[in-house]
Amino acid sequence: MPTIAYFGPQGTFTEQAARSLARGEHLVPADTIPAAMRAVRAGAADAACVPIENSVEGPVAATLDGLAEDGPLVAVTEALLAVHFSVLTREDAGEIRTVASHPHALAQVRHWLEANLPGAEPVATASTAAAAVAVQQGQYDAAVTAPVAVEHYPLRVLATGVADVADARTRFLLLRKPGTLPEPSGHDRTSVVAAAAHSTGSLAGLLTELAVRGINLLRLDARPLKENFGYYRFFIDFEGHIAEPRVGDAVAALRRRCNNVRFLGSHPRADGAPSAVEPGTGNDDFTDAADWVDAVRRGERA
Ligand SMILES: O=C(O)C(=O)C[C@]1(C(=O)O)C=C[C@@H](O)C=C1
Repeated sequence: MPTIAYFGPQGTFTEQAARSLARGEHLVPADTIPAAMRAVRAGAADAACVPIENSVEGPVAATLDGLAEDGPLVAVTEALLAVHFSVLTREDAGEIRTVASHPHALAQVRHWLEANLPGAEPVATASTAAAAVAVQQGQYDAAVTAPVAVEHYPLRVLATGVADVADARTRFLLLRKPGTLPEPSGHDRTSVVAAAAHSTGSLAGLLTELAVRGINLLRLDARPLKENFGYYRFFIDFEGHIAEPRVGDAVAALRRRCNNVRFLGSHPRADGAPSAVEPGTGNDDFTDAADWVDAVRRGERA
């Protein structure tokens, strides 16, 4: 049976996202984001579900690094989840001195913790559900978890609906080895990563290739190259699908400027927002212009 490896253990937000994206696949938890990606690269799973960005805390570094390093993986779909947390303790919990969770989760409830558990020390764990496991085992006093965690771990619910930012969301990707791409939907996201040259205007040059084709930028993140201090790779998301002439033309231009560009996927956006198209930059405009050049080359038009 086809399987999806998700960033677990059971009861993470990522499991919720994987459930919403699964089409009958068997879901298998992985302890870390790199482990979920490794499972796909090694052929132990058909797809991996991982978080990519949160509206409060920003990009998920482990996912970005995993997409740029090792064998290529391509996003085929995405999910957007509203993120509000539950705070769980043991039935016999006394004073709460430690509160454990994923660093992204702790960052999203900082004010709530200051107001409601002021003396408690925040402790980072591998995921929100890993924090619930650690509380169950007596390592920490409370865990900040996804609401579903309490269904997996018999803990007492101290609070629900906890979120410093009411409308916080996390976006998740379903990753596969490169293969058939999803069909264009009219509301797609295309993602690439490129290590722009350390020279004047190189990043501006990449972004200009999108701008001159009227392609709207959706996200720009930088991650250090690690081996070289001060050098970065850039994750660039933009509207449209690589199957579209306008987007294919832009991706080819990025490749011309930067031969280490890696394609990370073209797939429908979870928010369903249609791509904006500036006058003169529609797919028909690109096709008409290319047809005209062909005709000029054949000597049929001028
Ligand atoms: O630990 C989890 O439950 C996750 O799915 C990870 C994660 C994240 O990486 O941002 C997902 C959503 C929340 O923002 C907090 C943690």
